[in-house]
Amino acid sequence: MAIQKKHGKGRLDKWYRLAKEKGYRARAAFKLIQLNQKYGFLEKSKVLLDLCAAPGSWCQVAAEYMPAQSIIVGVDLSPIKPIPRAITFQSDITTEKCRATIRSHLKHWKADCVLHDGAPNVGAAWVQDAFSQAELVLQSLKLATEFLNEGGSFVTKVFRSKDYNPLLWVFKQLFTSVEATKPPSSRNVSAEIFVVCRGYKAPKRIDPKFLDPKHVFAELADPTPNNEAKVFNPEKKRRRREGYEEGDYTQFKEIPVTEFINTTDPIAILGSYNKLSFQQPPGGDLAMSTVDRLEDTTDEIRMCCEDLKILGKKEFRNLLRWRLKLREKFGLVVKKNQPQETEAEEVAEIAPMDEELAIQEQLLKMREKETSRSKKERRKENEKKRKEIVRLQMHMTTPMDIGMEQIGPGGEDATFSLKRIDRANARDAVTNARDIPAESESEDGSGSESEESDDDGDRLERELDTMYEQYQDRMEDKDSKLRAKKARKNYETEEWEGFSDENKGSDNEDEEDEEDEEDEQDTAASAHPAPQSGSLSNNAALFFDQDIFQGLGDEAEEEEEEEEEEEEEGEDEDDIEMGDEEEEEEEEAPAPKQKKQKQASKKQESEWVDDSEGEVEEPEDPRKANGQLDIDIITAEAMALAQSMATGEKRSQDIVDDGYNRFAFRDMDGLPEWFLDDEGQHSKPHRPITKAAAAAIREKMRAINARPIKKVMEAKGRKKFKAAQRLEKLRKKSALLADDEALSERDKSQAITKLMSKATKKKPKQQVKLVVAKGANRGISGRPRGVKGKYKIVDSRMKKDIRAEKRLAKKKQK
Ligand SMILES: C[S@@+](CC[C@H](N)C(=O)[O-])C[C@H]1O[C@@H](n2cnc3c(N)ncnc32)[C@H](O)[C@@H]1O
Repeated sequence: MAIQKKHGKGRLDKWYRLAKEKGYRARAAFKLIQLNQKYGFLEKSKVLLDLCAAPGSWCQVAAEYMPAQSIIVGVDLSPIKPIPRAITFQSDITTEKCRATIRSHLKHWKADCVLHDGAPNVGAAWVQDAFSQAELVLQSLKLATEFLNEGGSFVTKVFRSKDYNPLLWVFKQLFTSVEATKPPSSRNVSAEIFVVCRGYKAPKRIDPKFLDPKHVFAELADPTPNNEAKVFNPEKKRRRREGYEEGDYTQFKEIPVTEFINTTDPIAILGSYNKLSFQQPPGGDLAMSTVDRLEDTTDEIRMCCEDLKILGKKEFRNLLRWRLKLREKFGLVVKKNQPQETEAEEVAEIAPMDEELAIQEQLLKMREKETSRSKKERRKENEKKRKEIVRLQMHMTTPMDIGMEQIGPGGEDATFSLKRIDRANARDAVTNARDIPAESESEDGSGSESEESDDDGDRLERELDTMYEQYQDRMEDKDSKLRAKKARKNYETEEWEGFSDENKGSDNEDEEDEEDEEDEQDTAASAHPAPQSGSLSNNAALFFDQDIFQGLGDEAEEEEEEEEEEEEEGEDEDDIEMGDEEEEEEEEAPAPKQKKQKQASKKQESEWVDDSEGEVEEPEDPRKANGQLDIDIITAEAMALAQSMATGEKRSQDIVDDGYNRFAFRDMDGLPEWFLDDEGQHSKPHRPITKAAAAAIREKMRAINARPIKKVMEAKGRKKFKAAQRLEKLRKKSALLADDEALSERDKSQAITKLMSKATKKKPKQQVKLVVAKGANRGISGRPRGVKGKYKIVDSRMKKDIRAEKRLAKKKQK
C-alpha cells in the first residue's frame, strides 16, 4: 500500500518514523503491538492466521511476540515479501481458493488467533468504503469460524458506520468477550476501530444468516413507531443521524414549510436543511396554500426560508416565532390552562403529551442553562461596576450613582425596576400601556396567553443562546486565533476584585466571606470617590496610560510641583531646618505610581501586538533606556495617525477629542452576547488610512519579513565568532614562529603557509552510514555491531520511498 505523505491521513507521523527505525514494514505494526499489550493474545497463540496481511508488519510483530516454533500464515491480495517464520501467499480472502490454500497450509491445526486488518479501496466514496469493509470483516469472521480453535481470539478492524452495531452483535453471539478499542497509534481522523473478540464459542453449527451480509446489514424496521408524530404528519420520514440518507447524497436539502410548522423539533430542521419550500406538491396541499396566504407569512419570512444557511440568530428567532403563531392558528398548540373538554377531538389525545414532553425538555434545558446564565450575569454585573468606576474616575458620574445601583430606582431591590420588567419581556407592554384597553386582559384571558408565548419565546431564546455558545465552542476548537482572542477577552473581563488592599478599609480583611467583602468593596467605592492611579481598574489604568495622557499628566504634575515648590519655598523660609530624609521621601513617593503605569502600558502594548497577530505573546519591555515608550507602528491606521501628527495636521488635543465618539462608552447592559460579539467586530471607528501610510507599512513589513530568523542569525553569529577565534589563534602562532630566531626566513614563511592552508582547509563532511534493519540488525535499539561514526537505520522500504521521492521531484522539474 503506497502511503501518501503530504496531507492529513498520509502524514508521516512518529509511528511512521518509529516503524522505519524498528524495521517494521508499516506503521500499522504499532496498532497490533498496542492491542497485544492490552489483551495479550499473541504470547498465548501458537498458530496465527493474518488475513489482509500486506505489506506484512502484523506478521512481523506476530513473529516477534509469539513463542518460537509458532505457525504464522499471512494472506493478501497484494504480494507480501518473505517474512522470516511466516508463510505468506497472495489471494482474495473472499474466495474459495483462498480458504482451500489456508487449509493446505494449516493442515490439521486450528488457529489460536485470527487477525484481520483489511481495508478495501480506502479513499473513494466513504459510504461505499465502509460497507465493503464491513463485508470484508464478515468474510474474515467466516474464515475465523472455520479455522479458530475453541477459546481462540479474533482481532479485526471495523469502520464506525451504520454497520458497526450489527457486526458487534454478530461477534457477541460467537465470542464470550467482545471489546472495541482504538489504539493510540491509530489516527484520530481515521474512522477505524479495532474489535478484539476473545473466547471463541466454537458452536457446532452456525446459521449461515449470521455471516451473510444481506441479513446482517439488512435495515431493521423501527420497533417503536412514533404514532404521535404520525397523527400530525403521516408521511414524515425517520431522520437518519448517521449521515446521508440512503439514496440521497446531495448537500442541498429542502423541506416543505408545512413540515417545519408540524414538527416537534423545529431547531433540528433549521439546523439540517437549506431551504423551507412553499412549493405546492403535484396534487396540491391545502395547508401549504393557507401558510402561503396568511398575513403572518411576510416577505421577510419568505426570504429567510429561501436560504437557512445564511441566517443569523435574529432571523432564526423570527422564523421560530412565526412557526409558533401559525401553530396556534392551526390549533396545533394547546394551552396548558385550557379545559380538557373544549379541546378538539383529534388534538385532545395527542397535544398534552406533546406539551408534557416539551415541558420536560424545557426543564432539563433550563437547569443546564441556569449555571451558565448565573455566571454570565455575574460577569455582566462586574463589568457594569467596573465601567461605573471608570466613569467616576473620569468625572462622568457622581459617586452617588454607585450607591444608587444597589438601592436606588434602577437597582434590583427597587420597587420600580425597568430591568425586571424587561426580563419578563413586558417592557413593550409598559410603554404601550396607553393603547391597551384596561378590561381587555381580564375579559378574554389574553394575559395568560401572552405569558405563555413569553415562555415559548424565552425557551427559544435560551435554545438559540445555547446553540450560539455551541457554535462558538466549535469555532474555537477549529481556530486557535479565536481561542487566543477569547482568552484575552476573558482576561479583560475577569471578575472584578475591587480595589487593591491599600484602598480597602482596615476592617476589610476577612477573605473567606466573599459576599461581605464585595459589599465592603462597594462601600469603599462610594467612600473613596477619587481613587489614585494605583487603584485604577485595568481598563482605567490602560486608558490613562495612553501616550496622550502622558504629556497631560506631566503638565498637571509639573504645575502641581511648581505650586508645591512655591509653597516649599515659602515654608523653607519659615522652617529652614527641614530634614534630608523627609525630602527623600517626597521624591520617592511617585515611584510606585510610575511602576504601575509602566506595567499597564506594557499590557496595552502587548494587546496591540496581539490584536494584529492573533497570538498571545509575552509582552516585552515597551520602554527605551530613556524611559520613553518604544511603540512600534505596525498598522496603516497608526502610521496615518503618526504622519498627521508629525506634519502638524493633528495635535494631541485633537486625538483626545477623537476619542470621544459614538463608539466610546457604549451601554452594553442587558445586550446578548452574540450581539456584542457581532458589534465588536463591525461597530468600531474607521480611521482614515492614507496611501503613503499603507505603502510605508507595507515596506516596513517587507523589511521585517526579509530579516533572517533568530536561529539563523545566531548560527551565523556563532560561525563568525569561531572564525574570529581561529584567526586569533593563527595570528598568535604565526607571531611565535616569526619571533623564533632558530628558524630561517624561508622556513618561517613555509611554516606559516602550512598553518594557513591547514586552517582554511574544510573538514570533509562525515558520511552517514546506512544500516539496513534486517538479519541481526532487525529491531535493535542503539548502535549496530561493527558500525563506527554516524549511522542511520533504514529498511528497504525507506530506500524505495526516497527513490520515489526523487523520481517525483524529477518529474515535477520536467
Ligand atoms: C491496512 S492494509 C493491511 C496492513 C497489514 N495489517 C500490515 O500490518 O502490514 C489492508 C490490506 O487489505 C488488503 N485487502 C483488501 N481486500 C482484500 C481481500 N479481498 N483479500 C485479501 N486482502 C485484501 C489490501 O490489499 C491491503 O494490503
